[in-house]
This record gives sequence, C-alpha cells and structure tokens, in this order.
Amino acid sequence: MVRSTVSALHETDVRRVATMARVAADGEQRLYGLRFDHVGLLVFPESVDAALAGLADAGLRAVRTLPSVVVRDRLAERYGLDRPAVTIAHLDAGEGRTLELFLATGCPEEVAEDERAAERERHLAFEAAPGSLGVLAALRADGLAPDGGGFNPSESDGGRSVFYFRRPDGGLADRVEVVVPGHRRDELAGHLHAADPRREMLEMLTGAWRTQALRAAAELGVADRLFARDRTVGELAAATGCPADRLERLLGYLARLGVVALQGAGRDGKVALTPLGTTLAGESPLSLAGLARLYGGLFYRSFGELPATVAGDASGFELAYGRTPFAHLEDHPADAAVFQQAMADQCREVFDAAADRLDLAGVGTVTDIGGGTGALLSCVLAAAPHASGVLFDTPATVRAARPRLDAERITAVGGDMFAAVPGGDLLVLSRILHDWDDAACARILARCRAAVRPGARLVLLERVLPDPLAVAWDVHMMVNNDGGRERTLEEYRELLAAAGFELRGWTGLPLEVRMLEAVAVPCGT
Ligand SMILES: C[S@@+](CC[C@H](N)C(=O)[O-])C[C@H]1O[C@@H](n2cnc3c(N)ncnc32)[C@H](O)[C@@H]1O
Repeated sequence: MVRSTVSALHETDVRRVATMARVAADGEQRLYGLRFDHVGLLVFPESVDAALAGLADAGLRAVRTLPSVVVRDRLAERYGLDRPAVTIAHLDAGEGRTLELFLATGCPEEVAEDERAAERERHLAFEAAPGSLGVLAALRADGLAPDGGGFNPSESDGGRSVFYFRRPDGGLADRVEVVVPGHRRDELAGHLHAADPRREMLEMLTGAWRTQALRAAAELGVADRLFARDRTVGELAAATGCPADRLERLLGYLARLGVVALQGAGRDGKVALTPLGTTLAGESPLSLAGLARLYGGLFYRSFGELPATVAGDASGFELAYGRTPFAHLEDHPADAAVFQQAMADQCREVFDAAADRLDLAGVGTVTDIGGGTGALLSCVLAAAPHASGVLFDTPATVRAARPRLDAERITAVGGDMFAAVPGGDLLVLSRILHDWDDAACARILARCRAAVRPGARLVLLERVLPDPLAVAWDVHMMVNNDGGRERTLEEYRELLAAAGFELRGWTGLPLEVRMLEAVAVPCGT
C-alpha cells in the first residue's frame, strides 16, 4: 500500500503509483498467450534516493535499479531535452509482481504535468519467447498501434528489446509492451516503421492466410504432436505424414505468427509450441482447435460470400451451402461434430466463470435451451449439486450429446424451441438469440415465458455491442445466420421486456461474453 507519506513524490504521482501497484499485484492481465511481466509508470521525484526510500517505507521495496534508455530518449525527443536523467526501479509489488518505475529527475514541471495528464509511458508489459515475435504482427492486425520501442542493453543478461503498442479505449491497459530477450534489430526496425499504411494493409489482407495456417496446424495434428513434446522438423514430418520441406515452410509462417518457436533449419531444426500455440492443441485445457477447424473450414467458405451478403439479403452460409446452418448441420454429422466442439472449446472458461458467478441457491431444475453438447449445463450442475438439468436442443444434437451426459442428473430432450421448450427454475440461453432476427427471438422468448412461472430466472450468455469482439461477431452472425446479429444491452432489455422478462443486471465473463440475468414477471405487468 502506498501511503501519501511518500513525501519525495508529487501527490498525484503517489496516487498513480498506488493505482498501478494494485494493477501489478492483481496480475490478471492477458495478451494472447504471453506471460504478464510487469506494470510500468513514469514519475517525477525530486530525488531518486528519497523517492525509493519513501516507497520502501510504504511497502514498495526496490529490487534493483538500472539506467533507462528507451524512455529517456523518448522524453528527450518529445520535449527537446538534453538527455534527461531517468532511472528504472523495479519495485516488489507483492504476489511476485513487479512495478517498474521510471524516475525522471531534473525535468521542468510543465513536462511532468504534461506526462501525468497524457500517461504516454504507463504500460502493461508481457514477455514473449524469442521465437514468438509473430505476436507483434498479430497485435497490429488486431488494431493496436505501434508506439515506439527500443533496446536496453542493461536489462537482464544480454539486454532486452521492447515493443510498445497503444490500444484505443484500453483504460489502464491502453498501452502494452512486449519484451523479449536480446537485441531484435530487424523486428525493432519493422516495428518502428510500422506506420507504413501499405505494409499494414498487406498484413490485414493476408488475414485469410493466417486463418488457414492455424487451421492446418490444428487439422494436421501439428499442435497436438508438439503439445506432447518438442520435436525436430523431421520427427514432426514423420508423425504428421507431411513432406518435411513443406511442413518447414508452414512452421516458418507459424513462427512469424507467434504460434511455434523454431531453432535451427532443415529436418534437424527444433520446434516447440509457444503458450499461444498450445491453444491449437486438442488436449490443452484452453484448446480452440475446434474453432480453428470451423473458422478455417465450414465458415470459411461462407465468409467468402461476405460481399454478396452485405449487398443482398441472403446469408453467406445459404449462398455457399444452399441451406440454413442448422438445417445443414442436421444432415451433416461430421460438420455438426466440429461445430459443437468449437462451441464447447471456445467457452470452457466462459462456462466455468458463468457457473461460478450464478446464484444457484434454491434452484431445483436448470434448463439449457439450445444447450448443444451440454458443456455449460454440466458446469452449472457441478456448481449446484442439489439441482438437476434438462438439455434441450434439436433432436440430432441431443442424440449426439446424450452418450456423454450424466444420465442421473441430466434429461436430454430433443425438440424445436420455436414450438415449445421445457420449463425450470432457471432457463439458460447461451449464444442462442444472436443467431436470430428480432421476430424469431420474440418467438423463442415467448416459448420460454410460457414454460415458467413468475419469479423464474432466465440467463442469456451473449457478446454485447459495442464491445470489440461483438463488433466482429456481428459480421460473423450476418454471414452465417440469416437474421443473426449481435445486440446492445438496451436491445436485449427490450426483447426480454416484450416477452415478460425483466433484465435485472449483467456480469462480465471471459472473452468479452456477458451474462445477462432476467426474471419472469407476471404476465400483463
Ligand atoms: C450457437 S449454438 C450454441 C450452443 C450452446 N448453447 C453454446 O453456447 O455453446 C446454437 C444452438 O442452438 C441449437 N438450435 C438451433 N435451432 C434450434 C431449434 N429450432 N430448437 C432447438 N435448438 C436449436 C443448435 O443445435 C445449437 O446447439
């Protein structure tokens, strides 16, 4: 805890340090699969020693200090200063986390005030493995703007390269730093000149190549083989049945994307999965392998119809396959299996968090409408040992799900949610309403309301506009489901109210999913 007794620091800086020390100790931040390293902040004390002594008294002990290069040069350039004195202090923020303070002394007060207001140097730092710098391109493709960087030879053994990015509306995390051991001259040159719009557009235009490279890594078993252990290119070629030279070229691209780390060349080159890459392995608890196959397969073709979808009124899926997705899945069990796997994969941690945050006291029956494999229902029931569950979905989906359900606790019911749905104390609709237009949603919600008594609860799991992922998924829904769309909270509130449910509140879940909680009100109120 930083107390205002750190008199060697400006009172605003004391507050800023306290806030960022909490962010550092929390350590919850995520950036792809990179390891959270530290939180950085620029402050303007009168003297470094006095500030460090005061911070130590307040519980933030300096573990080490070193001279700054990158921030010093940025300040010099920004304000025309002659090499200002900037010391880096790594403070122990508790829980094994580090708060990295840049202590600038001797700067004019206007500079200090301007920097405190603009927070140009505050950042959350993540460590990348030497072979996984493809993450830089991925961040740029995600819309994060390069914001400088450099090499500090005094950092750890052999120095570290740092790459800064800004993201709009990131709050306290609006600036991120990727740190990597060693001097990465080429990547730094690319990063510092990444403002070239044609280069940036090329990165974006090749997004489809990335999708297919990731799909290939999942579908050919590359990620699965590497999840078990690191291998040479030759071993991986033998295990996957791919010619080594072709596989090596794919691996080169995957290394650029930050999915694998490569050491050496040819058949003897060593390949390892990066933390990001492990999400493509089927056995990883964080696996998105099903999603890689779905977005690179079934939905890849429908996305190819995006121009026609936007210009016309049919969904890309129907243009590509001639049928609605759910009709197609009913007749194509292999596609349905990939689809359901992708749904379950994407939501493992979301479902756990939802079950964790739901108040399940007094709930006897939980009914999951359009519950797919039953993954969410199983999580909810695990958190409510007293409750039983009903999994409701299309007859074919329920047939496929049944063998893996706990038959003692879950009744699986096949049917059509537009005709009738089973009741319960708690109804769950996870990623259902975004598949349909308002009229269809009204019909589904009316069936739900007809199935329950006043006071029963209904929970929606959806992404909500204008959250960043929801904006992308809104286009995805337009392409793949005729009438499918993401909605704002207000739009959900109105849909629910028209059907006799009152939205009571919402909770944020991982991956920008939100859990909206509503209660059935007496009809006619
Ligand atoms: C996007 S998936 C969501 C699955 C699951 N709730 C989840 O969040 O992972 C939509 C689900 O709605 C089901 N579904 C589509 N049309 C249906 C209908 N008319 N009646 C019942 N279920 C339906 C599909 O089979 C699929 O499982």
